[in-house]
Amino acid sequence: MTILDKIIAEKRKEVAELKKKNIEPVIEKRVPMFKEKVKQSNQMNIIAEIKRASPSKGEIDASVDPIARAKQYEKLGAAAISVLTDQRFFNGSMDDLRQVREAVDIPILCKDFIIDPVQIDYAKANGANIILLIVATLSQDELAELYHYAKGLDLEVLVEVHNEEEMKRALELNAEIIGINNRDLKTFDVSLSTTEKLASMITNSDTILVSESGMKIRANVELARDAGAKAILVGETFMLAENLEEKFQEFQVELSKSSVK
Ligand SMILES: O=P(O)(O)OC[C@@H](O)[C@@H](O)c1c[nH]c2ccccc12
Repeated sequence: MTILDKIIAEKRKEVAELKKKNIEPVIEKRVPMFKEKVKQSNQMNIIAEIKRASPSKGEIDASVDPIARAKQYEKLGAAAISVLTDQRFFNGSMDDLRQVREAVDIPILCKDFIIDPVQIDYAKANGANIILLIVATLSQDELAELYHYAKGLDLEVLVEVHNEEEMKRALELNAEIIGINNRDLKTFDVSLSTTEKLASMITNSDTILVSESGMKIRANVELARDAGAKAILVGETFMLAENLEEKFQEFQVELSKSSVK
C-alpha cells in the first residue's frame, strides 16, 4: 500500500464525517480569477504554498503562522496562495485556509485530495477559489463529475497529472489549468524533466500550464518556463528559505522570452 493509498483511505473517512455536517459558508470575498491574472502577466506566476509538513519530508515548519506567511506571499507578488488542508499527512487544516482567506485578496488554492463533491462544498465554504483534482486518484468519470461540480460553484480547477496517460485524461476533459507534478506521489521522486516531457502534449494555447514541485533554484524555474509553464507551485523552498524575499525575486522570471504558446 503506497502513502497515496493510505491518504485516500483516510479521505474516505473524512468524507463520511463531512456528510454528517451542515456546511455553512463562512466567508464570501470577491477576488480576481487566477486564470485572468495569468493571462495579464508577463512574469512567471507564482503559487506560493503554506506547507507545514509532508509525507516525503516530515516536518518542514510546524510553527508557521499562516496569516503572516500568506500576507508576506501576497506582498511579494504571489499570483495565488496554496494552502494544504490535509491534517493527517501535511499537518494542515481548513482553519488555516479560512484564516488565510481573511488575510489576503488573491486567489487561494485548496490543496487536498478531493474524491467527493462534499469536500468541494467545504473548500468553497471556507473561502477557496481554486481546487486541486489529482488525476491519479480518480477514475475519468469521477474526475469529470468533480471538475464540473466545482466549475458550477464558480471555482477554478487545477487538474494535476504526472505521466502521459494522466495528461491525456486531463486533455480529454478540456481542463483549462493543468498542473504537471514533478513529484511522483507514489514514490516521492522528483524530476523537473517531467514538465519537459509532458508539456508538449498541450496544444491549445489557452490552456494554462503550472509546473508543480521541486523548484529550488532559478534555473529550475527557467526550465519550466521554457517548457511552456506560465505558473509554478512552490512549497518547501519558500517554507525553508532564510530570505524569502530574495528567493521570491530569484523565481520571478520573464515569460516573454519563452516561446509564447
Ligand atoms: O514543496 P514543493 O516541492 O515545492 O511542492 C509544492 C507542491 O507542488 C506540492 O506540495 C504538491 C503538488 N501536488 C500535490 C498534491 C498533494 C499534496 C502536495 C502536492
